Amino acid sequence: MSNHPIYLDCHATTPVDERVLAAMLPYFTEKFGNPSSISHVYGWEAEAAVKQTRETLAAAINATPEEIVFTSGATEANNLAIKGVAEAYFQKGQHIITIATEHNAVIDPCQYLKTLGFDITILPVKKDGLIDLSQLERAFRPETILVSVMAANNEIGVLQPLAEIGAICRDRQVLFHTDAAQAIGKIPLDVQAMKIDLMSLTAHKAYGPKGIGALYVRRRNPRVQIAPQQHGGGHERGMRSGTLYTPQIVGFGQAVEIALKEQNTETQRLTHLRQRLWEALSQLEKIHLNGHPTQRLPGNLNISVEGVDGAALLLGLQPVMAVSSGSACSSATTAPSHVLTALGNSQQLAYASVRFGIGRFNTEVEIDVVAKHAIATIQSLRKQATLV
Ligand SMILES: Cc1ncc(COP(=O)(O)O)c(C=O)c1O
Ligand code: FES
Repeated sequence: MSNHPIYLDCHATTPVDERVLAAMLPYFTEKFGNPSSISHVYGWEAEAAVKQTRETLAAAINATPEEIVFTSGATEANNLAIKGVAEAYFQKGQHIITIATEHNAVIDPCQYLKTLGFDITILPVKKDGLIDLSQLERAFRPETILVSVMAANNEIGVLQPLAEIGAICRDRQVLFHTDAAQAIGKIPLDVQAMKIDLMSLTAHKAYGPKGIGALYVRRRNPRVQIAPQQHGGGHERGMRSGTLYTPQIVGFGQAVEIALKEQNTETQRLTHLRQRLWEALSQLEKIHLNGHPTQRLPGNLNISVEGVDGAALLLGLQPVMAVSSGSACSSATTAPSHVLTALGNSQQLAYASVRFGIGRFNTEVEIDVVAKHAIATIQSLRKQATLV
């Protein structure tokens, strides 16, 4: 790893914590049973491990274990929540509200529903990336069945006011779904206090393995109905068929347990590193911070740089740091980030942006190396631009 650039792309994914890996390993080999097998100890062992993670996740968000449905990640959880609610409630209404800065795993299922005749309202956000609550209030219609607003943005880290949104939705008896892929383990989440009815989770942004996630589905006050999107053996109380992936589930539970235990200290440490990086970079002129300055994930810094070409900037940074511009899925596309343009950035500023995702294993020394190299790269690109 030593010749690899410094990893600062923790919104794309994170390494599996060694403690998580250690917990997972026995479930590949000696404890390999199918958690659905009820007639022998192999099955019981696996089932006990799955139960343990269900309890950990439920406790983490103040839910009950029966309200946790395991999925392959947050993409599947979002699809199950949005399409599942649309199908179950379409006779009640066919209108869904979401916001412009959502991940494609929310926007695309909504766009798909549009082709089936659903009406989708995509609310703009304010310049700081936050939802405008009065605009949300005005968007409701008698036929609105679902509001989907993410907990933490994957590009600019902005934290939406979940409790306020939840209260507005509950007043109108409209279901509230939140994509908490980037939030679990990093900020406090409470489905009761925040009046959340459905919540998508994933393990791999919080030092757990890839390919495992969950959907919280409220069972009481109100009891939420979702139509399954994958049919088969009737696992997960019929909501998501398919043999449970025990090792990944064990890793998910362990990752969330560690994250919760270390949340306070990690928040302080990452906020400090983020501030250190921003203080260094903002000594340069014409550098803009994207997203709300404080209402954001502790490890997130997203900047736009005037007077440089976006591709040249990333190329210049690459040897020293692994960062990205926009989300990992769209890093292969040439379009500017829909999140950054939703904040009112020009195309140039949306292109010439860098997302720093600082995580558990980054050090102050690394941040200083990164700041120094980023400053030198920007200065050199600006100098070249004035020469041509
Ligand atoms: C906000 C958000 N939602 C959903 C996803 C997709 O999660 P998964 O990779 O678990 O499918 C991501 C990951 O990139 C994300 O950042
Ligand atoms: S799934 Fe989020 S960036 Fe790819």
